[in-house]
Amino acid sequence: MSFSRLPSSRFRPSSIVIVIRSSTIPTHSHTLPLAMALRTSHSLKLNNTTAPRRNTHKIGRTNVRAMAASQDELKKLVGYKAVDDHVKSGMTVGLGTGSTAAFAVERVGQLLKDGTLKDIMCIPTSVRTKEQAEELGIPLCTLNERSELDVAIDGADEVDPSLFLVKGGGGALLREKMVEIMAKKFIVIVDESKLCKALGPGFPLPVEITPFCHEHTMRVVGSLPALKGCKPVLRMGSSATNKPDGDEIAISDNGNYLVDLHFDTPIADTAAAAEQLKNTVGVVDHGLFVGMTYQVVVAGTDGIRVAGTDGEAAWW
Ligand SMILES: O=C(CO)[C@H](O)[C@H](O)COP(=O)(O)O
Repeated sequence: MSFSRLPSSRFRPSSIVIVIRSSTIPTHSHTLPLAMALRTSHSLKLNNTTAPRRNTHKIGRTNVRAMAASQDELKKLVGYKAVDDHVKSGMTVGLGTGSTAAFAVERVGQLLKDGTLKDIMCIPTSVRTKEQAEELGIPLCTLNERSELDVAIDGADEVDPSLFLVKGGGGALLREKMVEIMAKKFIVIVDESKLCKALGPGFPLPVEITPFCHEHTMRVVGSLPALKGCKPVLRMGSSATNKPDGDEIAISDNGNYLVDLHFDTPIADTAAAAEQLKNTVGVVDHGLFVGMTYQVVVAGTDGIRVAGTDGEAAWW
């Protein structure tokens, strides 16, 4: 096993049809077969592509016909499951940013619309998420109105066995951290490709810095002892991706620059790296989320597993 992110090639793009015919689905099992991800009794048909691998599961009185899922379908399953399991009426809820978190936001919108959820207030972690939530009619406020959240749900770019995270691939790390650190429960939703032995080489670590003398700050960051060997790259084009897609410097929702730190070797001491970054003048915040995770909900082709509080120890 290398230290980099586990290969996403284990996800064979295909299709999934889940048919659940029972109300006897347990909601607190740590390992759920793929098709048990949604606790409601209904049929879910997701996007069809090619060459499905079909498995049939019998779960109590529940008959389930499932085929291997694409990565997007796995993201949807964990997004929906996290909301179904953790969001209750009356709660204040942090809404994450990214392609996985978007499914959780979608689910909150659905459950509000059908009356399952009532009297909730949500705090978005980016302009993108705010716009999605507004379109779905989700009531929103900011940390200015409410500093305490019952739960926050968000994706991640990498998760190590200590449930430390790299976040900010989508450029929203500052607002994400500000919101999620105030939640009683921070639920991380990922597909299995995000699991890694150690943070660093599998996904560049995003850092938000002030535009003022940014080249200087990049040099200082690149020479921090706990980040030895990293190569800082200024994000260009859209702030929402670390793939350069424009000639202008990317600007975060907060008017700052983003630098992606590329590593060839694992970060040896994540807590020290986080502390040194945080103590660097000119750094606004960074994408290491250390000691914040309550649970990680992981979707793989074999099913959904939960690590952390009330779940399993990390298995990867
Ligand atoms: O930190 C983030 C955005 O700033 C996202 O949570 C992270 O990039 C994961 O995104 P996705 O679910 O699209 O893979």
